Amino acid sequence: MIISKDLFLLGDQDYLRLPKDEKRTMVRTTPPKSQRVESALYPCLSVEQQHLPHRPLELVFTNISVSVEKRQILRDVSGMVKPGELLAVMGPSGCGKTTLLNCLAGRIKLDSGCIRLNRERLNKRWKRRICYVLQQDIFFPDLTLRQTLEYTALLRLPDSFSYVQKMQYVDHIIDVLDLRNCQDTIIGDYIKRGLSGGEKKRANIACELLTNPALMLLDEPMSGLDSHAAFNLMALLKRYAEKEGKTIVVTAHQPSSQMFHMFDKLLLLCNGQTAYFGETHKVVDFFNNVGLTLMPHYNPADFIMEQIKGSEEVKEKILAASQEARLSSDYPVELRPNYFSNSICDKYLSNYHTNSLHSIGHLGGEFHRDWSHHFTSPPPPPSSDLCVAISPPHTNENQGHVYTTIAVKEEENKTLWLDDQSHASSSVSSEDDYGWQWPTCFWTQFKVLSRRNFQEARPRMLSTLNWVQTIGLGLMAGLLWFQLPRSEEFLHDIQGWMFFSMTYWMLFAHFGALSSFPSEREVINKERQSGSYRLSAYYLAKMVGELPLTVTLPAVYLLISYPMLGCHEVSTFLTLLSFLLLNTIVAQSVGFFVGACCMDSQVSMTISALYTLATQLFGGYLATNIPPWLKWVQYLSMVHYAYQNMQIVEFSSGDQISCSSQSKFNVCKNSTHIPVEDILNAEGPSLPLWINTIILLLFLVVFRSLGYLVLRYFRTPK
Ligand SMILES: Nc1ncnc2c1ncn2[C@@H]1O[C@H](COP(=O)(O)OP(=O)(O)OP(=O)(O)O)[C@@H](O)[C@H]1O
Repeated sequence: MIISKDLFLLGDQDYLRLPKDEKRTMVRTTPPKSQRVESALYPCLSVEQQHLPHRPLELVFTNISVSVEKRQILRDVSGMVKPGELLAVMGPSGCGKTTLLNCLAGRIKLDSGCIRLNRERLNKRWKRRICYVLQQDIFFPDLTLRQTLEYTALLRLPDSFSYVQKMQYVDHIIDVLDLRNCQDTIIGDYIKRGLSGGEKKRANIACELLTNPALMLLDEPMSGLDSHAAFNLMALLKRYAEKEGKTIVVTAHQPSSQMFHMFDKLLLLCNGQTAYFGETHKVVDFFNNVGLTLMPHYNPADFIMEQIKGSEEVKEKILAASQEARLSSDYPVELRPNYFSNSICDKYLSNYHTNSLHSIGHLGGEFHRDWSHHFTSPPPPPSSDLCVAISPPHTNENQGHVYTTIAVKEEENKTLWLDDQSHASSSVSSEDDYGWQWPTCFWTQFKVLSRRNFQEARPRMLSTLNWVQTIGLGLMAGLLWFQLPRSEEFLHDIQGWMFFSMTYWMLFAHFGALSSFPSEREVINKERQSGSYRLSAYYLAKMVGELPLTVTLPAVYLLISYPMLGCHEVSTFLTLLSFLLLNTIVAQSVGFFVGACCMDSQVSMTISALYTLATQLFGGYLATNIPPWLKWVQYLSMVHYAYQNMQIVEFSSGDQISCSSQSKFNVCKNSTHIPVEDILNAEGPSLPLWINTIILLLFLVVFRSLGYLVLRYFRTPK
């Protein structure tokens, strides 16, 4: 069967499963070869729609050393991987594989060394474009796999794609990673069962593949997979790298022999040092030269791992041989000292950028047109190999000749990865070729994140247990304070109901926000690191998305308990409800702020317990004779303001509170009823309703803003 080469990621079976019309569309829209590189992952869309602005990337890291807490984890590690290649980082547990990947993703500060992508030093902009599949699978546990992928697509695919197209991407990736059977299963966690370990791993990769990244770093992608699934996954990554010109780095523990031969390059680590770097197929010869011979029919991966875990003497021999290999002619020129500061190379490149348009124009417009169809920056300069190989006197004539040679080569091969040097000396290239900083606009991010927040938080905030708790408590409070007469004897009970209602919902919201934040922070950090959205969009969406959920249960509680208490007017009920809800939202903001500040949950719990208990003590109900030197604390108590407002509302409407025969209120000497001011003053100085309301709103704004600032400036994901 002949299938369009564009469909390389769809195996024959996948292709056959597609509807007839779609197959035809794919054949019809088969783009020219030079354009296929970006489009093959997304066969359902036209070339223009398929284009994601990702360039092939060459990754070069040299002499990386890293220490953590004064312990050296990596020492002088170098390596490189070109577009279309798969680099495997192997080594025993604890040798520094994950640390190296963290370095390559720009998440760890280096003691020394350099990481370059297309010759440009790794910077913040690049960091956002690297796709890093972590060893841990970090997701919202209550979302299904499909929901997770859909939200990822909606957030990370550009606005130029329609909703339908984004969903087509999701469908396709689900098929490619064979996740259709479990697409409606929740991700789950250690409490709720959901996806299996292998499915989670594939889900993790699927989220990253959606964005069609140029560079993928995968930490232990095969862990938790059976050998068949691991092989399939590796085969997929290999095809992805080869056909799409992607650059892939994976860490692996014990690959099968078949998988091992899929790796183009191998970096073997031993105690944080390079034990081998080079072509995978040459590693056996390398070990042979050290005097360690592979037995016939033995898995080379097992063999080298056994050697590397062997005696100290063997390790020393391997490390010494690896050092020696750096001097051999086989060793990549890019990894040699001073390669990137090579004056010949830099001069060549800067001249290239000055003259590129002219030169390409001179060569004919076909290639340039093809290339600029994909990228807005100038067409690619020569590969790094060529750059070093060329050492002619640098006259303009010679350069003109060089460009001709390269461009002709380019025309023949039509591979896009040769743009590697376009970032090196051009001040415009990397800014211009990705016109956007965020994949989607603020409004899209806000809409999608609000919906996701709502969907993610609903099972947690409106769980069956929470409903039972709310209804049970509403009934209990209603029965306890059932139809209280409005007289001085029962004044304390009415106030008790108000105070209890306020403090209960304050605690509920505060600790709810506090407990949910640590797990959410992980996901947010992961997404922020990949540059999925603005923090401001997330923050605003969190407030808006969770608002209906935050107010539902307190409203239900009041709806049950207040009529039982003796509701007199609907307007009073609604005003009481608004203050109860305002207090609840303020408490949630404080909880969120404390959660954002404290990384340690024990610390955040202690701070929260202190704050909420102090808030209750100084709220005005439990203690009325506060020592003058401590009075200022009550102004920090949000319950104090909300409780006062509830009293103002409740005692200003309906029947006034009647005096008892032995009243403690002076006003009762001349009157039969107690005005609301006297009730409030009996508990200490009070403020008018509008001032209390403004102060509560200020609490809300201040704590929400502080929470944002903490996340923005102090809890920036590294
Ligand atoms: N933040 C840290 N603080 C202290 N030690 C650390 C830290 N990060 C890593 N290490 C140590 O550095 C060494 C390398 O860790 P790393 O996670 O990179 O190993 P690895 O090769 O990926 O291991 P594995 O294959 O088991 O995942 C380990 O000994 C680990 O204990």
